[in-house]
Amino acid sequence: MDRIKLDYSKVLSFVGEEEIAVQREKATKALKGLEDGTCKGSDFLGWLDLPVHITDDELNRISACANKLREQTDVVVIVGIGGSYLGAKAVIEAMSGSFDAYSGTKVVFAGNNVSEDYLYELQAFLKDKKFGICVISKSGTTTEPAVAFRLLKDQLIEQEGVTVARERIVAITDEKKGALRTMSDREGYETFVIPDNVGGRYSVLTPVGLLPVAIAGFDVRALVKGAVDMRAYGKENGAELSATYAAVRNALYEKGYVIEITVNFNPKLHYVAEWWKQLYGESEGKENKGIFPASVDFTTDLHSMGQYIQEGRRNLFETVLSIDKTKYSLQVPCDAHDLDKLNYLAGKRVDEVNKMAELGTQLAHVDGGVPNIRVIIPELTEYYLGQLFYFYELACGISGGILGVNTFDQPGVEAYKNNMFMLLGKPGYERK
Ligand SMILES: O=P(O)(O)OC[C@H]1O[C@](O)(CO)[C@@H](O)[C@@H]1O
Repeated sequence: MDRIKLDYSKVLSFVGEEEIAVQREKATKALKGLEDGTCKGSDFLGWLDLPVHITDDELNRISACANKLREQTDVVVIVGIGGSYLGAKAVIEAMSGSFDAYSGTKVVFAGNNVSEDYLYELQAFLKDKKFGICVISKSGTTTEPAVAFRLLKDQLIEQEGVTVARERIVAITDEKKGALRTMSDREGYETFVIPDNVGGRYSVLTPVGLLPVAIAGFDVRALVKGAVDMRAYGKENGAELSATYAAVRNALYEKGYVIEITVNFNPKLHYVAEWWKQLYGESEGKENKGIFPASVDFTTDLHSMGQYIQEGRRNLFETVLSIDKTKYSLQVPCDAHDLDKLNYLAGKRVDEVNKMAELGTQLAHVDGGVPNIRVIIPELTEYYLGQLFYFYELACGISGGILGVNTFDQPGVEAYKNNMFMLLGKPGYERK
C-alpha cells in the first residue's frame, strides 16, 4: 500500500530550514509528552493507540448494527454536532457519488444546528419513510442534538409505535453518565460507548464515526486499517509526517502567518476540511493563541476568495489536499467547429485540467506571498482517509504541544451555551 506524503518545498522562501528545525525539535519534545502521557490534558490521549486496539468483535458489532438498520429502514438520521458528526460526514461525503443524494440516500444528518426550517423540512421528508435514528452525544446533554432527537423520536413513535421505534434507535454516548445514557438504559436502546479518554473531535475512529459510515455502506475496516498503518509508520520514524507538518505550520505562525487555509480541488473533500477545522480550532485556539483554521473549495472559490488569497493581507498560508488519482476517467471531446475555442484541450483528461489549475494556483499564490504546503493523497478511498485522519490527529497533538496549550480541552465553547441557557430560562442559569 502507498501512503500520504507531505511536500513543504513551497514554504522555504518564507521560512528557512533552520527555523523549521527549531520547531522540529519542539515537535519531538511534544511527541514525547504525548507518548509518555506527560503533556497537558493527558486524560484525553485515548485516540493515540485507538485504531490499533479496535477489535474484530467491535467491528463485527458495528457492522451487524449497521446492516440491521440498513435492512429495516429507508433512511437513518445521524443526530450529533461537532466531533459527534463531522468525521462521519467527512467520510460519507468523500466516498459517496456526487448525486447519490438524489437517488435514494441512506443517511441524513440532524442536530448540528437549531434551524426550525431545517427540522421542519426533515420531518416532512421522513413522513412517508421507514426511518431510524443514530443519536450521538458524548456528554449526552448538548442542546442541538437533544432538541432534534426529541422531535425525531416523537415522530418515529407516532409513525411506527413504541416497540419498533426502540428497535430503530441506536445511541452512542458515555458508558455511565449523561441524559442520553439514562434515557437509553431506560428505553432499552442499543448503545455504543465513546471512551472516556477520547474527546469528541478525536472520536472519528470510535463508533461515533464508524457506525454512521457503516450505515452509509462504506468500508470501516479499510478506514481503521489506514489509521493503524499510519500509527505503525509513525512509530518507525518518530512520527515524521505529523511532526514535520506541525513544525512547518508553527514556523510559519512564528513569522506572522496566523491563518491556515486548507484547500481542496475536489468538492468531496469539503467536509474533511470541516472536520479538520474543528480539530485544529478547538484544540489550538485558546489563551489568545493559535492558527485560525479556514478552508476553501477550488476551483470554485478561486472565483470568489481567490482575489483575497492572491492580493489581500499577507498573513495566511495554504495547505492543499491534493489527490493523485481520480476514480473515473473523462476526456474533453473534440468539436468540429470549435466555436468555444476549447479544441486545445481536446483529448486531455478533465483531471489534467484540474491538476494544471492546482499547479497554476500554487505558483500564483506563492508568487503572491502565500506559503504553500501540499498533503498528497494517493486516491480517495476509505484506507487513505484513515491515514489522513490519523496523520492530522497526531500532528494536532504535537502542534498544540509546541504552542504550549492544553490541546484536549475546549473551555471557550461554554460561553455561548451559558448565555443561551440564561436567555432561554434554563433552571440554574437565571443569575448568570
Ligand atoms: O458529543 P457532545 O457531547 O454532544 O458534544 C458535541 C461537540 O460539542 C463540543 O463539546 C463543544 O462544541 C465539541 O467538543 C463536541 O465535539
